[in-house]
Amino acid sequence: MSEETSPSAIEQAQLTEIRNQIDAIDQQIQALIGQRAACAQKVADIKTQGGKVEAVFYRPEREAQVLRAVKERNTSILPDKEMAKLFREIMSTCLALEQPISVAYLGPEGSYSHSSVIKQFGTSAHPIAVSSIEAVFAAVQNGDANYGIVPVENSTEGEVKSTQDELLKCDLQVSGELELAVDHCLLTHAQGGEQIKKVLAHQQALGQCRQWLKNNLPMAQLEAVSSNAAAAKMAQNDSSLAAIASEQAADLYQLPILEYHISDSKENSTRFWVLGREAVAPSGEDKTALVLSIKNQAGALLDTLQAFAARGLNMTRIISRPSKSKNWDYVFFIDVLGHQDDEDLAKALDDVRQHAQFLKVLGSFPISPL
Ligand SMILES: O=C(O)C(=O)C[C@]1(C(=O)O)C=C[C@@H](O)C=C1
Repeated sequence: MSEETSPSAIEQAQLTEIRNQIDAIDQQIQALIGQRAACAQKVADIKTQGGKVEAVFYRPEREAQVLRAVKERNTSILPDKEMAKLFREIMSTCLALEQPISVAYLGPEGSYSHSSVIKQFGTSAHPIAVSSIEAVFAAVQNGDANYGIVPVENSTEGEVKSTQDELLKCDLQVSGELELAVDHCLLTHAQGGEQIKKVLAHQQALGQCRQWLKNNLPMAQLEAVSSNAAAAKMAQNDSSLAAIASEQAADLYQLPILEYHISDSKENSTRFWVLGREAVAPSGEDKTALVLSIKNQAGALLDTLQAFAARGLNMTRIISRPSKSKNWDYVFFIDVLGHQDDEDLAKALDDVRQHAQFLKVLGSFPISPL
């Protein structure tokens, strides 16, 4: 044993005492986690009473309430977010006991979508990698996965167009939202930038690193591929290729990281939505996502927005996209704070229906405590 690591007799006695305390605490925690799991099992029994086939085990509103309470109660030296993460894991295990939950995401393994599945559902969920955003929607729609996770918007590059377009067509519910910090790295076997002929990444990631690429790899060709993790996979056996992806992808595909933090914005983050087949009950702090088209007449958009403004409802996002049914015809995607069952928002939505040509509520879901 080296000098630094060999404790004196006094230190050894102190360490033994504290470690005994830790052992006693661990015993209590373990017993309590066991009791909590037994409660979750009883909850599952209640949910399936009477042989219900379509029982809904995952309850995003309840999970949000549990995690908010954990953060509010926290007076320990652990940061609120870290404490919440521990409980996220405990609930993930309890939910798996009730029903193993599968979640489709844009793969392959190691993509940011994959990280978002783990952040939202914990490590006991079963991630199912699919090859496109459209395939995530299809997997939930046809029952191949219980839930799906799709990127909706990035803080630098704006909305993810394929997600918006699928939301317009689909028959699913948005049942959750989470934000993931996106810290891109340059993954390659090349020894230096001059050896890199081509940079591969998802279109969004190329956009998020546009300036860095221009300044640092001006001669490299840029190629958009289906995901950043797919890019990492492709760069595995060719040192003239580099991929823009996460540290996790570098680990997974055993690619060296030539540069860290290459996003143009250091605050770069992506918002993801959870897709499900069931509506989510109010959690107390919710958001509602809608898509609508307005009549082609003066003031129609203003009338629509007035329905929210008049009731003091906070709109957190509005974007327009081509309707795809007629040239120069648009739909508006709107996020507003509140749940569609809240009295104010329900009335506002009734008003909007009067002014809009078409209105689809994509879902109400808890504002993420994570
Ligand atoms: O309260 C429930 O409905 C449960 O199933 C229990 C529990 C939990 O562990 O707290 C587990 C899964 C649900 O998603 C929400 C909460």
